[in-house]
Amino acid sequence: MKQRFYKYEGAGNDFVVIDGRTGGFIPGRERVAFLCDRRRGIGADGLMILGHDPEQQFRMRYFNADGGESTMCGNGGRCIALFAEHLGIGGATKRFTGIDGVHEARMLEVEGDRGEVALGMIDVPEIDRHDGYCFLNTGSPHYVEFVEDVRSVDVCSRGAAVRWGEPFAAGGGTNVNFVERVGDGHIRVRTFERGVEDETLACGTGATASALATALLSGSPVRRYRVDVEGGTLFVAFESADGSSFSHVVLTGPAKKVFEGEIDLKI
Ligand SMILES: N[C@H](CCC[C@H](N)C(=O)O)C(=O)O
Repeated sequence: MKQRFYKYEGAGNDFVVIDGRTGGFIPGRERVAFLCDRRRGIGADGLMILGHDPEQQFRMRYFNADGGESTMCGNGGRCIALFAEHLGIGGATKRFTGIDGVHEARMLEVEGDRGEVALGMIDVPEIDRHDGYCFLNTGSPHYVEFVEDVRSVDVCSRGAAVRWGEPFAAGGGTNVNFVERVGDGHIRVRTFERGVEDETLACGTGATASALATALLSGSPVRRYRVDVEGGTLFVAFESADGSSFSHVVLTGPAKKVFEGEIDLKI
């Protein structure tokens, strides 16, 4: 069975994207893992399906590279909004349903295969502070640890140890972010992603979590963060009256269509 697919990336976080409106694509775990396999398949950190939605312009389903359906993907949300633009769905502002609720995406700039997209994220009413780290949910669960120099962190081994260790393993695991403060409103982040089981070049919900945790711990009045990640730069803006609960959270950054093609789905 031939399946048409599209490849998008947002700050280096990359995705196979399927137009699921015909309903013909069944996202079995083995099939999704094959499509995301960087040697035997197309290769990606995750896979997204754009589908019909009864109320919004479309629906987003997100699957990690291990084949499992997962929680919200911030870079994926920005990429699927550009995909919707390329399909002629909606206008400069798009509204879609994700697993964590309705999202609004503003197409700040679209030039051919590239775009700059601002994605509304869920509110974050609280951040759990622990000894040595913060834990919060920005649509996906995130552990955030502050370090002197992110470049010196062994992200893969330390990330895996946190992701599979207690207390997180019992609860389905977590994504793991190491954050270096560059300046007021400027951080550098490296992320080990659950379900990719590796460091990714960017993690949108992770960049968001890292900015909000920095705002909480620093007490800074800054409400827009520049987040430098391995794959580029993202921006996180938010409102907060008390510096500990957050609303109007917006993740902004680049999205790009890399290629499209057809693949023979034997499984
Ligand atoms: N791996 C994450 C989902 C994707 C998050 C990331 N790609 C993003 O941009 O937010 C999880 O299973 O919690």
